[in-house]
Amino acid sequence: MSDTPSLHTDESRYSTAKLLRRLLALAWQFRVDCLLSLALSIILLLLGLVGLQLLGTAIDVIRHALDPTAVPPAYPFGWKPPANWSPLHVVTALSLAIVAQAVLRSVLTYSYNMTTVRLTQGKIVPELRGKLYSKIQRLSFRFFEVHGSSSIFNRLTGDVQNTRLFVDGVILQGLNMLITLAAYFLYMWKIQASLTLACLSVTIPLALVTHYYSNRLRPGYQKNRDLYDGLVEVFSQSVLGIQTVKGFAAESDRIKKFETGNRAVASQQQKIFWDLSVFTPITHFLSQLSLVILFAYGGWLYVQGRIPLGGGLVVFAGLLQQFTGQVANLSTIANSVQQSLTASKRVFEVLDTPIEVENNSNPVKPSRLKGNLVFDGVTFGYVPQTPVLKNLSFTAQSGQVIGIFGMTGAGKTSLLGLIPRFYDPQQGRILIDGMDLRDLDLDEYRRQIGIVYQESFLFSNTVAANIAFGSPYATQDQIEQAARAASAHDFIMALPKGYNTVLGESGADLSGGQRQRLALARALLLQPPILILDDPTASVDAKTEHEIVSALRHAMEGRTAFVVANRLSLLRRADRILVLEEGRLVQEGTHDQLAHIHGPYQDAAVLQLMDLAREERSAA
Ligand SMILES: Nc1ncnc2c1ncn2[C@@H]1O[C@H](COP(=O)(O)OP(=O)(O)OP(=O)(O)O)[C@@H](O)[C@H]1O
Repeated sequence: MSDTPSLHTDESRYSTAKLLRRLLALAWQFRVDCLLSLALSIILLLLGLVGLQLLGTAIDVIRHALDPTAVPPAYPFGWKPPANWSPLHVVTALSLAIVAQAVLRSVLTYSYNMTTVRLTQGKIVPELRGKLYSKIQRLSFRFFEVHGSSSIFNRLTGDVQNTRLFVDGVILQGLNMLITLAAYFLYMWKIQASLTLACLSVTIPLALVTHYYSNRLRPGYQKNRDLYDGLVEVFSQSVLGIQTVKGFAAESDRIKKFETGNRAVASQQQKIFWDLSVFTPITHFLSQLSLVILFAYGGWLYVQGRIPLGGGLVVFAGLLQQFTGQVANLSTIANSVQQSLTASKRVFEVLDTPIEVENNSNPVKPSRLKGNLVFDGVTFGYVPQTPVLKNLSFTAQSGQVIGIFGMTGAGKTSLLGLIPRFYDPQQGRILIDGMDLRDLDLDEYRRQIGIVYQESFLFSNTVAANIAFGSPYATQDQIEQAARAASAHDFIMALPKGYNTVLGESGADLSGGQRQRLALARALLLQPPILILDDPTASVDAKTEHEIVSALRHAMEGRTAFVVANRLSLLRRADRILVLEEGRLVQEGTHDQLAHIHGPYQDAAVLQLMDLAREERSAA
């Protein structure tokens, strides 16, 4: 699936031993709830044993009543029925005790289930999901460039659920299983040692089979998750890019791609099911084998008079069935181990990803900035060995408008990305009002920068909420003022519910120019001393461009503004234009200066003026 970026992780960090240690630490965090859940399961186990014992005794009482020469019943827990009770009285009392035990078990089973669900869904999952989400929010851009959105989404949902499976599906169930097996074993041993050994001889092959399949299943689960990420990626890309898909009549291609992914997931899932469907019957067969041994050898012991019927054979049969059931449960636990190891690796990978751009240990909280910005010998590359900005030095004075011009791929957007410190340069430094960006409190600093991208993202919320995205406490008046400054007020008032109109996903029901003006209003509401505009008129027509440019002229006043543009309409208003070529600063000056010097800017200016003249001629 080419849509899924591969994961680059240090595998040694995620060895089984290390993952297990971290999962145990996670469980330890919730030890009180785990202990409560475990205590309840032990009480349930004991109650089950009591019920079984009472049943065996009741059978022996009946057997003795029918045949007084048979072995008299052994009453449990030191209890003895009063001498004047008939066998019917005793059996009735025992039956009532069995019913009471069953009722108590039901109540406790309910509270066991509630405790476990509260622990897993009420505590572990929200805690992990919250941690993961806040980490994802703080991660640098590079993380999102490497990991696809679907992979991130799946980690936050399915993988978190499967990670918590380690606590309830592995630790709690595993401990419960061990305690149960130990208790049943001792009980069976007490009834008849040789019968116990004979019946349990099948548990060794059972354990071996479980171990074998457990190792086989894990890579399958990992592959399944990766394939599933790819499938979701194809789906989400098709939905997000539906316009392009339809525009290029690429529906059938996308359907084919989805079908390929769908088949890959299905066949991988089938492989897992195939393994499971072989594994489960084998374990059941071995469990049944022990029952055969019980009835052959145990029946012989009974006939020999070496074991009673109720308290012996019947209780033993009950214990054995539960015992083998628990051993067969090993497969479910082994399955959960593999699932939770695979999932937790994907969750921990996110939690462990270093935040590349973050505050230093003692960041300076800047007061309102003046906006004097200096690039001092800045070299930067997304991959450090391939710089896209090379030894860049320039100064922007407070209140100046700096235009940035260059061919596509010259590094304009990359330069803009360094100003809000989305990335740090590999060499050189960037200073704002004399302070290195790396010394500033990132949030406080970024709040003083308004940004309008080429394509601005709008949320499915009201127009007012979109404008107030970075300023949640803004009043309606302030929102309207910002909208007016961005020439957006009039078209907003023409919307069905004005500022309360709810926008479609990504503002799909607005034109490109309207979206840009909302984005500008959002940036202006911050009243930022620094404004960054990344080619805001790139995708609008000439009329809208004119509207945006006049809105911007007003918006840039009194702020240090950085404007990437290829159209002269915006650039000619700049106090200074930086011309980039392959990441280098090759020219610098005003529009008038650059238009008269031979170079890339003049070439572009001539071409645009020729286009303009041609348009005017054809209009006339
Ligand atoms: N996230 C990224 N990861 C890796 N390389 C990138 C990334 N973004 C941009 N580049 C590369 O960096 C170089 C500069 O890109 P940049 O987007 O800064 O150029 P630009 O001048 O803004 O181009 P345009 O006018 O087309 O937007 C290009 O070679 C581009 O392929």
